[in-house]
Amino acid sequence: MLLQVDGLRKTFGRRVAVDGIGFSLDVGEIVGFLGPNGAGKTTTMRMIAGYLEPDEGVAKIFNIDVAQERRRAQERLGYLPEGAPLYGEMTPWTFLRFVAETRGMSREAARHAVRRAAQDARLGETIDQPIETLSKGYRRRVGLASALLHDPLLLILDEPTDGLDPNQRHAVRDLIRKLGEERGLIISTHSLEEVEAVCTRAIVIDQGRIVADKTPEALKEEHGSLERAFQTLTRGEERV
Ligand SMILES: Nc1ncnc2c1ncn2[C@@H]1O[C@H](COP(=O)(O)OP(=O)(O)OP(=O)(O)O)[C@@H](O)[C@H]1O
Repeated sequence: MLLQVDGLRKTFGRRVAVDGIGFSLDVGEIVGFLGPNGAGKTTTMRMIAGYLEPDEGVAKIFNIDVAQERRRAQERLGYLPEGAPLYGEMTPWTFLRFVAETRGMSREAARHAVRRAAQDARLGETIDQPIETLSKGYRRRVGLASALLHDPLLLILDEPTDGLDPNQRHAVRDLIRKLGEERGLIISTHSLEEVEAVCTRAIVIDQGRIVADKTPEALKEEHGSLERAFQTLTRGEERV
C-alpha cells in the first residue's frame, strides 16, 4: 500500500478542522479531494505530507509513519502546496538546482534530477527564462517539477489548476493524468469537471469528515450528477 491514513484529527483552538479521516491509496490511483471551503482538505494534505502534526491518527507512506519518521517519509512524497512560493528572478533551471541541492543532492545528482523533473513537468524552452516572466500555467509546472525532483511515488497537489486559464488547465490536467499512471496522486480541487476528467476516485470531505469515497461514476449514478452529489453530501454552510 502506497499510503494508509487512519483516524487523522486536527483542531485549531476550538475548531475541529479534521475529524477522523481515514483512507488508503495505491499506485495508479488519482484521488480528488472535494469539499466546500474550510472542509479540511488542505489540513489533511499537510498532515499527510508531514508539514503539520496530527493531534490523533497516523499517515503511513509505504508503512513509514509520517509523524515519527518525517524525513524518510518525505523522501517518498512530493507536495505542492497551494500558491507554492517561487523565486521570481531565478530561472526554473537555477531554482530547481537550488531546491535539489537544499534536499542534499550532489551537483551531479541535482543536474540529473532537474533535467528529468523538467521533462516530466514539460517545462520545455522556459527552463532558462526568469520565473517572473512565465505564465501562471508554466509557473505551476515549475512548482510541479520541484515536487517531482526526487521522483516520488506519492504526489500531493493542493489545487494544482486553480487560477489557470482553460487551455493551461487542460495542459496541467493532461500532465496529472500522465503522472498518475505510475504514481499515486491526491489532488484537491473545487472543480467537479476536473474530478470527472482526471480522478479515478473522489473523496468528498465535509466539516473535517469523509462523507463519500467512490469513483466519480458511482457518485454520478447515485446522485444524478457530481454537482447534485456535492450539494447533497456537503452542508454548504460557509466556514471561516
Ligand atoms: N493554521 C490554522 N489556524 C487556525 N485555523 C486553521 C488553520 N489552518 C486551517 N484552519 C481552519 O481549519 C479549517 C479547515 O481549513 P482547510 O484549509 O483545511 O480547509 P480546505 O478544505 O482546504 O478549504 P479551502 O477549500 O478553502 O482551501 C478551516 O475552518 C480553517 O479556518
